[in-house]
Amino acid sequence: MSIENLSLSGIRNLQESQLSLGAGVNVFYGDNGAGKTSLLEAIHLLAMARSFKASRTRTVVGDQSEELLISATVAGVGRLAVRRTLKGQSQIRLNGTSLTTLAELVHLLPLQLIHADSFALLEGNPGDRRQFLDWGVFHQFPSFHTDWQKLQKSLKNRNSLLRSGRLNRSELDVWEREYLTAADRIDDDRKRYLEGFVPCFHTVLSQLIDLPALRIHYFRGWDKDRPLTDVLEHQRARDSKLGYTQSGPQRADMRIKIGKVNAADLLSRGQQKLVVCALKIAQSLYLQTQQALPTVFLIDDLPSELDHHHIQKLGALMEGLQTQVFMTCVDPSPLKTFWKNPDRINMFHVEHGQIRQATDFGDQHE
Ligand SMILES: Nc1ncnc2c1ncn2[C@@H]1O[C@H](COP(=O)(O)OP(=O)(O)OP(=O)(O)O)[C@@H](O)[C@H]1O
Repeated sequence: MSIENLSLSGIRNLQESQLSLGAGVNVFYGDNGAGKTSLLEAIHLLAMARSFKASRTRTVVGDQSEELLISATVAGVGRLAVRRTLKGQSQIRLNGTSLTTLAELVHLLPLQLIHADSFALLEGNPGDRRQFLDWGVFHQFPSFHTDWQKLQKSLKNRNSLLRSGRLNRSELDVWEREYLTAADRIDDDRKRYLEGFVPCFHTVLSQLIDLPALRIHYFRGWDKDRPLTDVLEHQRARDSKLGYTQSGPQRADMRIKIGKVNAADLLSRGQQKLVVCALKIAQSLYLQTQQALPTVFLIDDLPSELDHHHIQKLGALMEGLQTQVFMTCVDPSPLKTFWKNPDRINMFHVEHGQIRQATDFGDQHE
């Protein structure tokens, strides 16, 4: 599965463009502020209907435009198009038919993003790690999304009953039963996913960096020795005071540690970047082996903070994935040896919002 051609208009500073993309690696290089990250944002919008950079997707709409339009032919999928107006209205179409749920879109084009904020996976809050974990679980188990929606609904209803102060026991029981069923299913899916994913991660990690003591510890979101039903019973009075449910899969975490210490507190920035890359590559590799689904990679400014030796190792790993990659950088020369097979590289020079195909690392094609 790869994006074969891409049409863009109304994206930040980017000029209207039609790009013919390679199934291997596509490198976008250029000066600061040229528009490289905006191009990755456009692909992210196409696959996820939201930006990874802007908290409000409407800021991605260019200053001079009323709306943005991104469309692409995706091999094995069809013609995908996303339209978004300044007022926030959006439309996603596959072969001319509107998609009604985001889950439908996300299933079509699995996407992994590696950029500056990806460090949050190691040093940030549990929500970032849950999001990472659930990406894999979502693609692996078709029922996960429905269970997650049931959990959210029952949690919302339980919380608002607890907050109201008028404890209607029979109504609470209904939502708690639904919450407990969804919670156990989600926990079960996450555990089953990690059983397969973790060995794959260690294999990938060992090919990138020598960190034999690094471990992933799964915390399910409540006491490992007590069923959630007991925990809810025990915490109900306190939950009621707080106005939210303290325990459950919405509090799960996937802690990454070396011995008893958080890996983020021990590792250098470059080492953290390599661990994050290993996590994301392993997740894609695992998806490919389990579901035969390739992942599209968006990598913003990979060469920064990585030495030549590790860039080469990363290249070898990504080459093994046989996946489509979009990379940005200011100076493309460190990527010269990224791929063993140079036929798989397409270079694009981005200058003042204009994207042009280039023939080589730095030689612009006129
Ligand atoms: N809504 C918008 N309309 C027009 N231009 C915008 C809009 N939002 C941001 N810009 C401008 O678009 C330019 C491109 O930003 P982008 O983040 O894509 O650059 P970049 O090439 O990735 O740079 P860097 O190497 O510094 O990360 C910036 O100059 C930014 O000020």
